[in-house]
Amino acid sequence: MSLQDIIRRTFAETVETQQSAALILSDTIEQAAACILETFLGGHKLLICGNGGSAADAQHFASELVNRFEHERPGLPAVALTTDTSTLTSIANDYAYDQVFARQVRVLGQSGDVLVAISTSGNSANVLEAIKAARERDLRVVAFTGRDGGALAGLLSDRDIEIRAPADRTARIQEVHLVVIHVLCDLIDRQLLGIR
Ligand SMILES: O=C(CO)[C@@H](O)[C@H](O)[C@H](O)[C@H](O)COP(=O)(O)O
Ligand SMILES: [Zn+2]
Repeated sequence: MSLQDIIRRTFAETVETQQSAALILSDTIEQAAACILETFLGGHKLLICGNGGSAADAQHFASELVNRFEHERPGLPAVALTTDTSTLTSIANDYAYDQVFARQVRVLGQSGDVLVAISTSGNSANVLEAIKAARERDLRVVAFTGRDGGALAGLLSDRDIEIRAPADRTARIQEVHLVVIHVLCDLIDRQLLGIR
């Protein structure tokens, strides 16, 4: 296969994945937007975690909420648990890497908050531990996953929401996650500001 073929095939695969995500995930995305909106209107916050590209997604999502998305509005409380290198390295060094998010969830999380857990495999130990900590602290979970949902899917309760990208390749899953993040920001803004 030529390099040009690979480029075209990647775009084609992305379009196909996004189209099937639109069909499969639209109801779940609407539920997730309602859950997050209710969280903010109740005076609660989002804690967001993930590794690698999903850490970048966590920060991207938090910045669009704390700062703004496409419209002027008051900032919305969201914290990416991926950014404080002193906290992350000390927890990993003194305890274990799988505790880097869980410890922050136990300290920062309060009943009524939501943990947004992002993992393409659904098998990252530190994300799974964060979900267990969220359960202890009475936080709901909005999970972004892919493939078969991994071990993460088995940890969720009826109160939680799983947005599972219909793809197997990590890159395609991450691309769906990013579109979902932007759609959630748009839905939240529209409902908060009364835009149709
Ligand atoms: O962005 C990518 C691959 O596209 C990588 O950085 C990827 O996020 C990392 O390998 C993560 O550690 C994968 O974790 P997860 O999505 O399986 O939880
Ligand atoms: Zn990536």
